[in-house]
Amino acid sequence: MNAVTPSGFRDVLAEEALAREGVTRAVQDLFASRGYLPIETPTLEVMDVMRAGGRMPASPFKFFDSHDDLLAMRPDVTLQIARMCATRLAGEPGPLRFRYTQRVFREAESDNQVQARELTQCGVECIGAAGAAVDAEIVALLTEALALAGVGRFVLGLATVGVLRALLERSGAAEPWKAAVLDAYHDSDFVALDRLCAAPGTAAAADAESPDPGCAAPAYVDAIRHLARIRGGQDAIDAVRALAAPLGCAADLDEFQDTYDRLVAAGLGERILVDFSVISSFNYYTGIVFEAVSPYLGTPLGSGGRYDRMIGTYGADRPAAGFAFCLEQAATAAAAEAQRVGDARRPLRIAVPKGSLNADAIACLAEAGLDVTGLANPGRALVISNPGVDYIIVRPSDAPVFVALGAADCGICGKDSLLEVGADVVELVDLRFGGCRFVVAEAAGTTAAIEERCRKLGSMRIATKYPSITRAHFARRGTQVEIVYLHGNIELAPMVGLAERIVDITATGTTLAENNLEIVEEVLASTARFFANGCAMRTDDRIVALARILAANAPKHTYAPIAGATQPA
Ligand SMILES: Nc1ncnc2c1ncn2[C@@H]1O[C@H](COP(=O)(O)OP(=O)(O)OP(=O)(O)O)[C@@H](O)[C@H]1O
Ligand SMILES: O=P(O)(O)OC[C@H]1O[C@H](OP(=O)(O)OP(=O)(O)O)[C@H](O)[C@@H]1O
Repeated sequence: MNAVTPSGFRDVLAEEALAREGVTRAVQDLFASRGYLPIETPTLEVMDVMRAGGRMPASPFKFFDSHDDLLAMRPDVTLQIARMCATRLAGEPGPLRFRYTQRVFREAESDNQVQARELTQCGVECIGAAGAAVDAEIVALLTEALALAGVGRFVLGLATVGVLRALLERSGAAEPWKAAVLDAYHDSDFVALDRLCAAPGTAAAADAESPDPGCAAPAYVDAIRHLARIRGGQDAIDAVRALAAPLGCAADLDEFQDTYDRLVAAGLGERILVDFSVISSFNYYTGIVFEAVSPYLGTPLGSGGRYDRMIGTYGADRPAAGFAFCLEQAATAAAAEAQRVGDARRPLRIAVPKGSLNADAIACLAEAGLDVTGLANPGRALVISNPGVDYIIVRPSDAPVFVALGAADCGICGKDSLLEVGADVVELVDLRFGGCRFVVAEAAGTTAAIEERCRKLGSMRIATKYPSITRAHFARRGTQVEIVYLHGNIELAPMVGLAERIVDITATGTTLAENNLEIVEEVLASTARFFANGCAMRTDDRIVALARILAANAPKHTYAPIAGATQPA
């Protein structure tokens, strides 16, 4: 027997447990001093009850009990408190203020999920009260709690979802387009947002494969696109007002301004970054949203917001707001900060792909004014350090992992690698080189035989180096496939009977032609992207500055797929 803990779970030894105990006590004492009462929620919930509250923060562990109920280990405490307030506490007059320190559990979502699967959340919820005073109380409490947890340097990204909701509602746009915009905000995919909002006739619109806005007024579409890039202090609020007020969509901003003023008056102005791309959080928020990030950590410390309609999914509506931060994340950030306090600003870490994207990536970075000395011929060196910048040389398919986990601040790779890895990064610029298509292909003249075989067996074998992209494509089509995962020379598979079809990249079409393969259908088109870690982007202004220059230069690179290609995803 191998006596180990399950992957993602661990024992906490005495030294660390003592430190955690101290932080937990200090934080809970703080919450108690502000009138928050302790509560505890069950480890397990009925899955349908959790689902009713909206998009879940992560994939929970699930199992059936002996009553055949599908149960979930809580991935989050907020949904449970909403359920509790709508049921057992429905008759209690508000406002109700609750605090907790509880473990939450999250199933790994991919092979690269190195995050712990058991985390400790410290949080508060204030139920039955709305308005700027409560919003400011909650945000200020998070900053005080993080300070008690030893985190000195952090940024609080702050926005309100009301402006985007109003713009979408009043735009008159078609529903699929509105859903795609929310997805783009949720996924922090600025490239998709630009495509969705591109003016007809522009290069970006010509690239668009996305839903049409229908008869949406251009001014709304333009405002929706710009909103995601607005960031700063009071100037950012002013910019949002200038954008939204003429369109009648600034109603939420008065309260947001009031909240911001209260936070500035409380001395928190330096900590706050008004940033409307923070709306990427779960879709149940209805007002203010915020996220705390450390410059020393690649994943957020904690987040929160106002969710006035969530309790209504379990009973009568009640306004509510709250936050949670992760004790383990705070401890990691505090430790990293302690080691680096006093450091001059560290070099910007950029993940640069080796292989076929390498030369164009280096050319883009040089064009943006970065010192790329030594990058083209690194020998066996994997990190090239030049003044102000460290280049981390990676395989293109690994670039999203390095950036998502904070080992690099930003990077370059193909859209295909971003889709395949599914990493949580902010996609900032379509660099317009590295154009290629993903296609389904088969040996020439075999269509009828393959379809007949598929009709008999109910599924077909597909060989590919890109299992996620392939699975998603055939799931959209409703076709059952068995995937044969290969590392290269995919074209061999139909030739030697390993699979009926392949999903692979084609650029010039030479490899397909030389091996007598024919394209059956298009899966997607891809170009190289510049992308960033979300925490790095909010704490290091060099990333947005670099993205601006890369975006300005990108049109110089012409996306030139072979004939018949549809446009990049
Ligand atoms: N004809 C092409 N064949 C393969 N990749 C292409 C082609 N044209 C553009 N690309 C882009 O280049 C990337 C792959 O680069 P490269 O071939 O250097 O790496 P790889 O060895 O296939 O990838 P990895 O080492 O990460 O598995 C693809 O993800 C795609 O975005
Ligand atoms: O349309 P073309 O211009 O002929 O390019 C397509 C080929 O390029 C890629 O292979 P790669 O050289 O990356 O090797 P791999 O088969 O090992 O992935 C891809 O997998 C195709 O085989």
